[in-house]
Amino acid sequence: MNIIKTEGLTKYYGRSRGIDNLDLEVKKGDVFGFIGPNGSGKSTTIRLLLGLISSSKGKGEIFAEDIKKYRYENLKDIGYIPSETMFYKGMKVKDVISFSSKLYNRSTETEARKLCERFNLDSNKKVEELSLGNRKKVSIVCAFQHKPSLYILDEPTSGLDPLMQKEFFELIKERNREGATVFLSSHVLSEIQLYCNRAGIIREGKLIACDTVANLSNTQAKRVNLFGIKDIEYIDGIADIHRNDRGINFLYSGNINTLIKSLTDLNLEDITITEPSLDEIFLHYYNGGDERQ
Ligand SMILES: Nc1ncnc2c1ncn2[C@@H]1O[C@H](COP(=O)(O)OP(=O)(O)OP(=O)(O)O)[C@@H](O)[C@H]1O
Repeated sequence: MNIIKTEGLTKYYGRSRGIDNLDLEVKKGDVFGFIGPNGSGKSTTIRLLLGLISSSKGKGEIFAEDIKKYRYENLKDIGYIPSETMFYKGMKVKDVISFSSKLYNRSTETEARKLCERFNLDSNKKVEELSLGNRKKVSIVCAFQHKPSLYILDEPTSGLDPLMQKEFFELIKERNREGATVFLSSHVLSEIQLYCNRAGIIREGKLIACDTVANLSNTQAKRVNLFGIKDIEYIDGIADIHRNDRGINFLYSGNINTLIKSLTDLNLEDITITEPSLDEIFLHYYNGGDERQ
């Protein structure tokens, strides 16, 4: 069952491209990672899904309802963390949390208290006294206190220290085990690899790959390290060449026998052939590699 679905969803800000023809499906129970470079359209997609801005073309659904038609009822069952946190000045943390709880029509006090303790957030402080990370924690409490069935999180871990990031993902895992669906945007590839079951990669407003994280990581390319030489004759399938004091390394996606033949006359000190990291694979997509859906 789809919790989020978009078909040809497009947004132009005047002449400037936001997103272009985005087809996306997020199923119930997914922890879906949405990854892409700066300006690729992640926040635009999220704002469209939440009905905060309107699309130029195409359609989208959340909980099987048109994102242009639904209003406050659906939002009550969504926890949203915006990429930038802004609060009314002069309010205390506890006032912000209780103000946001009024949107949900649910009793959230106990859960909010637990979350503040868990993230070491002093609820008596004024919001303008808080550091960036602590402001992010306020957004986390606001988005999680009503235990919604869908979380839409725009770069939720930016500004959090590593311990708090870990705690945050523990919370995501718990809520996901309880049945919630999570859609989160991130720049951090390792987060996607560790915590998401599916991911979409967006570049210049277009979805260029969307699959399980396992499938996205699965590639024929290998990282070949040749020690003791400075150069190699180019053969088909060699890409992303790096040289250092010890030798040369590159990604290879051609026929392995062809590679071995081309190495026979070289005076190598050593050779290793390893799987490329997920970072390398994603960077390949970011930089204009093959598209696959
Ligand atoms: N209000 C706006 N007016 C005009 N252009 C906009 C507006 N908001 C976004 N854009 C443009 O839309 C494109 C996508 O921006 P968006 O903020 O969605 O990207 P993003 O992937 O979230 O980026 P980042 O990782 O830097 O937050 C960019 O080219 C941006 O300049």
